[in-house]
Amino acid sequence: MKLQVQRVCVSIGSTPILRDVNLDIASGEVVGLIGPNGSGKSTLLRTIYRSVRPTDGQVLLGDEDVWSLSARAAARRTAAVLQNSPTPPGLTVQEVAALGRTPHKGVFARETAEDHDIVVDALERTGMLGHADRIYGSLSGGEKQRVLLARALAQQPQLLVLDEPTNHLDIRARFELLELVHTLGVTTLAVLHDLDLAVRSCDRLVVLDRGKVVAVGPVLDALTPQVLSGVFGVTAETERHDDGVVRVTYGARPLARAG
Ligand SMILES: Nc1ncnc2c1ncn2[C@@H]1O[C@H](COP(=O)(O)OP(=O)(O)OP(=O)(O)O)[C@@H](O)[C@H]1O
Repeated sequence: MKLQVQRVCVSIGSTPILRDVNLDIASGEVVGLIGPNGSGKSTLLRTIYRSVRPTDGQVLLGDEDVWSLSARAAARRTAAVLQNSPTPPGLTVQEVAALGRTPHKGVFARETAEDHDIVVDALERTGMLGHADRIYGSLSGGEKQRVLLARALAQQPQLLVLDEPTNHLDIRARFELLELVHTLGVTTLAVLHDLDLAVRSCDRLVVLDRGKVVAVGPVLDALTPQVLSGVFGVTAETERHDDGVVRVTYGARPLARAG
């Protein structure tokens, strides 16, 4: 399902955090959201998964304004995988993944055979089925991250919102996770700090700087040397190599900070 962010502004007190953000994501597209610390990436995601209401503008999923939906209707459509997502203590991996079914059936409804199959499939796809009976709290950071993705898959969302989903993952697991996301065919917006991963794994990139979109497009168009120096303060180039993979090559040291 397509996502349209239209002229979204967020201010906290008198401080503008997002300024007139516009963004279109086509159905099934995987778009990376990148930008320096504090540029507003998480805040933009929050306006999409209904945690921070825009001061102005709107967020449309399909033709519906997500802020006009009930919280439950919105949860049936959008799944978010966040840093430090709170989970009830003492649950097993399978029970955490099964929480993804809640928006479809209510908190006290029994799990159907179909729900069970969906949860098992989600755990299998994320490589966590073998840990189904483990206590979630006992897992490593990377394993927890996979279970949170399994919970999101079990939600069968139309939009997937990921905030630094690869933070705890080793290098191979990072690529595998983004590959998995691609196979889902679900419209996805992912905050990524790892630019190498972003250029290899995303259909398009959106670059935020101080609350504004400063570049958007296919990775080589969005992440130019000018953007890399102006926004991230590094000398770097992006190039598609003979093997078809886009890589970022960094200069020896960061540029001096402006101001
Ligand atoms: N509740 C809040 N109160 C005050 N300021 C806030 C609040 N939430 C966010 N901010 C500020 O808004 C700006 C954008 O924050 P946000 O978390 O969206 O940035 P980010 O790009 O996700 O950063 P990072 O890469 O460091 O995670 C930051 O300066 C942050 O301090």
